[in-house]
Parts: sequence; C-alpha cells; structure tokens
Amino acid sequence: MALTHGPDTGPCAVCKKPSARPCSRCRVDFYCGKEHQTLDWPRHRKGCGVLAVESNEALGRFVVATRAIPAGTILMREVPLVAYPVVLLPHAACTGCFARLPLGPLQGCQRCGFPVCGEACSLKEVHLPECSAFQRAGFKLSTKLYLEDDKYMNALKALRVHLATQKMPQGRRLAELKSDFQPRGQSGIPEVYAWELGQRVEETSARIAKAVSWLRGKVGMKWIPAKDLERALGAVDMNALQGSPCYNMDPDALQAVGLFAGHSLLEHSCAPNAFSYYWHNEDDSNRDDMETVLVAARDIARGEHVTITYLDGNSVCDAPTRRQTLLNWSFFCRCVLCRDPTELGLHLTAWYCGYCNRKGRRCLVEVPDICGFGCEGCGEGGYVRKDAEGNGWAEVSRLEARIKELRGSGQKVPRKVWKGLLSEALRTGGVLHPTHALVLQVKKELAFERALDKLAGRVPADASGQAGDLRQDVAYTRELLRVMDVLQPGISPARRDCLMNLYDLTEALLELPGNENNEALMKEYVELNEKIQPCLINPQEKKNFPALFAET
Ligand SMILES: C[S@@+](CC[C@H](N)C(=O)[O-])C[C@H]1O[C@@H](n2cnc3c(N)ncnc32)[C@H](O)[C@@H]1O
Repeated sequence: MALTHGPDTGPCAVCKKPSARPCSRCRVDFYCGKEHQTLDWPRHRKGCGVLAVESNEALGRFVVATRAIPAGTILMREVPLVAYPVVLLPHAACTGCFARLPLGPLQGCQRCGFPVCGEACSLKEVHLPECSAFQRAGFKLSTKLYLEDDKYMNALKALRVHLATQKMPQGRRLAELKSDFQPRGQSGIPEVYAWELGQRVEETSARIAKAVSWLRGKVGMKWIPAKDLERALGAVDMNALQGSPCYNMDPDALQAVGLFAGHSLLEHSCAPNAFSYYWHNEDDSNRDDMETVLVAARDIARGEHVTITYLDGNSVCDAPTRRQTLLNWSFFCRCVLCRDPTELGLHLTAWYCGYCNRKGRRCLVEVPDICGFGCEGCGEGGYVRKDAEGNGWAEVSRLEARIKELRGSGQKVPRKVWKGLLSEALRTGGVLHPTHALVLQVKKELAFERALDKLAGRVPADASGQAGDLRQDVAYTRELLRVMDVLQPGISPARRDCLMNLYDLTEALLELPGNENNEALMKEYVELNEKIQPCLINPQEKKNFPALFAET
C-alpha cells in the first residue's frame, strides 16, 4: 500500500487526459491506460517505490530511500487527510475556504457562528460536519469573540480532526498519526532543553485541555470522549504542515494547514534533502484539495533518511533558535547539522575565541550548549569573548531583538541602518563571528535589498552610483549561497532565490562602466544561468505532466 494519501484524479502523465488511475504503488503519476503507463515506465521507475518506513527508539518512524534517488524526483503526491485555515492575527480566516478575512466586524456562519466569507463558504463540505455538531449541541458562537481567545480555533481544529477520523478511508490514516507530545529518546540532552521540553509539554497539555473542556463543558459536546479530542489536537501539534500556494509571493495569499499521511512520517533535518510545497488548485474550481508534493532537493543515496525542515526554510538560524522552535514538536534535534560541533563547517552558532583573538588571530569557539566548548583554532576551551556587560548572550539577544524590530516596522529600512547594525555586530572586540546566523540575516537584508525593492515596485538605487554597495551585495549573496548549498541544497526554493539574486546582481555589475569585457564576471554570469535552470521548472507543471520534463 502507498505511504501516502493522494488525490483520486489527475492528468495522464503522458497525454494529459483526465484520469482516475494513479500508479498503485506510489500514487504520484496518473495514467489513462496501460499503454501510456508502459511508455512512461523508464522515467517513472526512478521515483516509484523508492521510499520505505523504518523506526527506531530515538526518532519513532522515519522514511528512508530504498534506492538512489535523483534530484528533482517527485517522491510523494498528497492531499490532506484534513485541512483548516491559519489565523494570522489580527486577521481571522474563513472556516470554509481558508481565505484571510478583512479587518473589522466578522461575518459568522448563520448556524454555528464561526467566521466565514459568506453563505457559500458556510456550506462548504469541509465545514459541514463540525457545523452539524455545534447545531446538535444547540450552540452558536458569538463571532466577535472568535479572535479573543485561541481556544475557539483550537476547539474547531480538534473537532474537525476528530470528525474526520470517523470517516473512512482517511480516518484510519489519521488514527495512525503520532499524537502524543511526550518527548522520546531524549536522554543526554543539555539540562536547559530537558527543562524547557518539560515546560512545553505542560503548556501544550494545558492548551489542549482548555479547548477540550470548552467543547465538552460550555458547548456541551459530552458525547465525544475527551481523550478522542485530545488525541486529535495532539496529532495537529505533531504533524501539521503549513503552506501557502506555490510560488505565490503575495503576503495576503491563502495560508492553510493540512495533516498528510505520508508527510507526517518525515523526519526533520536542519539540512534537509527534500522539500515540499502545496497550493490551492486555483486553475480548476472544482478542486479545492491543496495537493502537496515532496521533491528530492538533491541526489539522495540509497539508505539515506529522507528529510524535510520543519523550520522556515528561508531563514538561517543559530542552534539555540532552531532548538527553541523545534521544542514545539517535542524534540531536541539530532540532525546531521545539530550533531556536528562546527555545524558542517558553517559555524552558524560560533563566537570569537578570546585566546586566539588576543593573539590577533580570528578563530572560532563553539557555544557551550552545542558541542562542549572548544576553539578550532587554538584548542583552548571555556573562554569566549564577552561583551562590555561580560555576557556574550546579551549581545546575541540584543542583535536578535533589533533585527526583529526593524523587520516588524512595516517600513523600508534604510540601507545605512542595516549597515550600522552589521558594523556594530562585527566590531573589534565583539562576540559574533561573521558566519553567525544573525550576522548572515543582516547580510541577507542588504544583499536582497534590490530584489525586494523591485518586488515592492520601488526603483532600486542606481547601480552606477552604488558600485561599492553592489560589490558588497555580491559578496554577501555568495556567502549566503555557500550556506544554502548545505542548508537548502540542490533545487530547493531558498537556494534558487540566492542563485537568482546573484545572477541579477552580476548582471548589474556587468553593466557598470569598465566591466563590459570582464571575462571572469561574464563566465560566472553564464554559469549561474546554467545552475538556475534545473531549479526553474515549475514543480506544478512537472507534477502534472512529468513526461514533458523527462531527461533525455
Ligand atoms: C511529524 S512526526 C515524524 C514522524 C514520527 N517520528 C512518527 O513516528 O510518526 C515528528 C516527530 O518525529 C520525531 N523527530 C522528527 N525529526 C526529529 C529529529 N531531527 N530529531 C529527533 N526527533 C525527531 C519527534 O519525535 C517529532 O515529535
């Protein structure tokens, strides 16, 4: 049986005719009949039956490659077992179609009161089961309360997932999802994280208990056992996959969350080898199914674990930040990046070594909670540079807070402000190394400034007057690309964005007076174009008509 829960229909992989016959083993490609399935087999076989589920004590279940898998192979094609909207405060989202709702008074479903765009959305299939349950309980929510407490949204999720578990065939797959948020295989983790994990488990239990007791107490759904609702919300916490439509840069785009049978088995890695994305199928109004595909970002070797990141793939973070976020899934990360004291040579969490710096050398010391503390330059342990307050963490926290404040301002931040932040962070005597994740985040703000200006319809600064800035941005983007080669390798969207930025900046450099005949630059420009091509095939096209994109 396929690991995944896929759509029932799709275009034939060869002739595009609508078909209801997916490959029974992987359910990735559809065929109109035997003839086209046989014709496509040489291509299709590369990704068919290449995944197996294994388990161990530390990770629970995880997915491995049973054969070598080439980059770009579509490994899973799924629709959610159940889906619900993402509420991005201060906006509510429609319970039926998941669209973000405008600010101001909310319109509620006439029967249960949960927010909707209008009557049509309140009659959507996805909403009807919970709406009937509220009617059976004789309860209608006062819509204006909805955004005041997250228990209403949590209650809706619990109910929706629980009711979907009653329906076959999805129900059986939903019942198989990990739903307990007790940490496992976590012996030997730093004390501070063990404590935080315990705290997080308590908070999650309290949040779940609050929503469940509201449903059974205030609403009166006593006929649903508390443990079933708790299980449903636990499965949401452990497995939900959030996304927006593929390649949609619009911040107002629909945001939704789904529980997927196959994707829920995937292990997290901070340096993953696969990525997934999904979208609302707008080109076919009858399809509202948020198809999701999992793609091999790079070549994956036989026996390798197939991994995705549970974090925001576009953001570069130090180990403590990654660990804090991953506590939401009740685990302390043991991925290849987090296990290596040097973070695969990226040193995203490193500070300067006080000993080496005193001798005028620039060396790194790993931060205590990541690896046991030692400098790769001088071998000394236990002495890192401190800021004026004698506390390296204070400097890190200050920079982090400032970046957050500037990004959250909603205004274009002048270049000189980011530059100032960077020189402050990298000043002589400072704690942070130039490869620290926070420093890279500031460099990214600078490196992508022109691209963001274009995206926002602003005219980028005239390159000819800003040659120095342009060269600097090229250097920063090259640095980010080296990081992405490890963190988001191959054809992943984050690496593609870096490549495209570098391509655009190189083009601008070539236009500067005196650079027209710069052969090295021209060569890099051509090579970048070649590297970008494999990342550019629209995965939606590739998914629907794979034979058109087959390598010859
Ligand atoms: C979405 S589930 C993945 C499938 C799950 N292992 C199972 O048995 O169903 C997420 C859970 O997998 C485990 N996990 C995933 N990635 C991990 C990692 N890098 N390190 C440790 N545990 C991980 C954690 O227990 C986490 O709560």
